[in-house]
Amino acid sequence: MAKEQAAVIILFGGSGDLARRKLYPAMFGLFQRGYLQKRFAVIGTARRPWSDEHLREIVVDAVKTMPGATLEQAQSFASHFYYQSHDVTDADHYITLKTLAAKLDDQYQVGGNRIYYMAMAPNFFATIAEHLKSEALLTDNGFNRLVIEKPFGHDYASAKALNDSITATFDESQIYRIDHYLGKEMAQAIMALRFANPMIENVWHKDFIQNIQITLAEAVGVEERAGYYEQSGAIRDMIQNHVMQLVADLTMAKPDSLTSEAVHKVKGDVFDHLHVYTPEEACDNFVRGQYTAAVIDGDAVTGYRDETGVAKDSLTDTFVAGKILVDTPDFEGVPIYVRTGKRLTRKSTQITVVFKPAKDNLFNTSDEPDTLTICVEPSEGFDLVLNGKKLGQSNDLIPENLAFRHDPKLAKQAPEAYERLIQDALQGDQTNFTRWTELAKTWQYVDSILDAWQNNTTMPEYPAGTMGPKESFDLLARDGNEWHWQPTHVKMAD
Ligand SMILES: NC(=O)C1=CN([C@@H]2O[C@H](COP(=O)(O)OP(=O)(O)OC[C@H]3O[C@@H](n4cnc5c(N)ncnc54)[C@H](OP(=O)(O)O)[C@@H]3O)[C@@H](O)[C@H]2O)C=CC1
Ligand SMILES: O=C1O[C@H](COP(=O)(O)O)[C@@H](O)[C@H](O)[C@H]1O
Repeated sequence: MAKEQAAVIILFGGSGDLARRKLYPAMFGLFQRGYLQKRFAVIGTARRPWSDEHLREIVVDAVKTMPGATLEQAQSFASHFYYQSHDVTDADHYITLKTLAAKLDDQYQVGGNRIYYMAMAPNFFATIAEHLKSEALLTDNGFNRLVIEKPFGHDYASAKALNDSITATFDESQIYRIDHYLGKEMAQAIMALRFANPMIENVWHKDFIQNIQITLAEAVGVEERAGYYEQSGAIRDMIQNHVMQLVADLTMAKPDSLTSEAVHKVKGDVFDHLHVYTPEEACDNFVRGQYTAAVIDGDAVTGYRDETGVAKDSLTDTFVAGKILVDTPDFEGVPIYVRTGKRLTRKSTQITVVFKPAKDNLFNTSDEPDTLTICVEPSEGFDLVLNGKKLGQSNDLIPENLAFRHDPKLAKQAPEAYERLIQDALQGDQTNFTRWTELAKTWQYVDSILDAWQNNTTMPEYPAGTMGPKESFDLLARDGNEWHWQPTHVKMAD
């Protein structure tokens, strides 16, 4: 039986989209698995004047169709939920919240353990942290942990200001900054693949790796989020956080152990060694793009500048591709090509490590590089493509794929990213959360690219449904490389 965790969880933004779509199902998963049983309560807060009963109905609706759920189980879970209507900018409401949290602490015997979960627009994060301090909500007999959603800042200066304000209330050991990619199964599997297999560990090095490629492709467009996305673009939305964290997972040295401290130590070393480009180099090594209208499978798809809420002359990047260099002794000179975008061919997150070719090729045909592709989603597993010998009487080479995929049925039953991360926060494990020092470095890196782009107003375009603009393919071609993308290499739009 799973170890039961005890806490009062105060959820700021309890009526919001994230809470309904991700957080309530994630907490329900923990309930089904026994991590949450009897000794927990959730206070959802927001302005709308809901009752406890109404929030419970919302929670039941959010979880009742989850695998293995029964209505009775969903209702039993929802009975732990309480609602408090308040405006987070109003100090009085923290006093009511404090009284309710203390009462539930007693009622559910949680021993003073508190999680404060900020699932609201980021402009409220600092205000909430300040009020938690000024109205003395933190307990002194249990743990107090702050879980904070993205985006953590808009650039280095705003991220630092936010960090300064939350660290006036919480110290780093109490702060759990969410990057949901770190909760994904195959992102978490990178360490096992790298450090539990000497066969792989021994070649994970600049002497053997030709390049690394990370693709986070989305088929969806900007949807209803233009207000946020216009201020963000793909580089802030996906590169500064998710992509950079994957870069660190792929290039960090072997940690001394699997503790959070040991893992963040080696990750920190990667961020300290990011190769920062001059403005001219930044423009050469980072390209952007914007999707234009297209017909996909017979359906007309709107171009970015015609999406609701987007400026007709918008220079927001809906696609970014870049070459990242990490100047550590093990990876110096190895190009790490990254790309992400909206309205690409299909939803797929993949990482491909391209190995250097054999030194002396004894065979008739040219050998393809060995590649290891980590399929993060939608399918989860990896492909190791090696040179084999063509069947029959010849010495011709042929690429052969050793493919592994998790059984989709079992993968579906495994905890989803948010469930893993909330469980980690309850257990006090910060391994899969981002540290301020990591964010500081990645923001400074991204700021340097954004600054360089400011003087260059050309915006390459790509038709919706393709894999980005020509410039992305040119970036690799210049180095004699090409994008690998399973199951087939996808070519650029004509
Ligand atoms: N939705 C998603 O899939 C994802 C969201 N995130 C992040 O999660 C956070 C929340 O996003 P999301 O749920 O989509 O946002 P929503 O706009 O859906 O929810 C915002 C919540 O904040 C409440 N709220 C707004 N203003 C106030 C106020 N002044 N006082 C008290 N409550 C207030 C709203 O309720 P009310 O109007 O009743 O006050 C609502 O509960 C953001 O930081 C976002 O970037 C991150 C990844 C994915
Ligand atoms: O953080 C974000 O991630 C999603 C993509 O997440 P995924 O788990 O579906 O790969 C992206 O759509 C969104 O714009 C961004 O804010």
